[in-house]
Amino acid sequence: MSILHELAQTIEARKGTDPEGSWTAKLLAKGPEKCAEKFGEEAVEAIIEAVKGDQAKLTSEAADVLYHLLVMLAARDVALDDVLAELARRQGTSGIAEKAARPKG
Ligand SMILES: N=c1c2ncn([C@@H]3O[C@H](COP(=O)(O)OP(=O)(O)OP(=O)(O)O)[C@@H](O)[C@H]3O)c2ncn1[C@@H]1O[C@H](COP(=O)(O)O)[C@@H](O)[C@H]1O
Repeated sequence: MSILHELAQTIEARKGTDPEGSWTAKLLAKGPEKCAEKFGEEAVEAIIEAVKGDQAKLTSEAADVLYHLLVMLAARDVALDDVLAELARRQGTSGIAEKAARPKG
C-alpha cells in the first residue's frame, strides 16, 4: 500500500473519534469548510516556498499540502482512489500524452 493510501486510511479512521490527542480528528470535527480553509492556507505556504526557491522548506510544505488535501477529501467523502482514477483517465486522454506516445517521423 502506498504512503498516501495508508495516510488516507488513517485519516478516514479518525472520523468521529475523540479530538483530544489527534490533530486530524480535531480538524475533521470542525467540518469540511474548516478543512478546506486549512488546505488553502497550506497551499499558500507551499507557493511562498516555491517562489523563494527553498527546496527543503518546499518539500515540507508539500507534505503538509498532501496531508491536508487528504483531510479535505475525507471531510467530503471523496475517495483517494477516485482522484487517482481521474488522473489515470486523463493520462489516456491527454493530447500531450498522445503526442508523446506517437512514433516520431
Ligand atoms: N501528516 C500529518 C500532518 N501534517 C501536518 N499535520 C498537522 O497539521 C497542523 C497544521 O500546522 P499548523 O502550523 O498550521 O498548525 P496550527 O498552527 O496548530 O493550526 P491552527 O491552530 O493555526 O489552525 C500541525 O498541528 C501538524 O501537526 C499533520 N498531522 C498529522 N499527520 C499524520 O496524520 C496521521 C494521524 O495523526 P493524528 O492527527 O495525530 O491522528 C499520522 O500518521 C500523522 O503522521
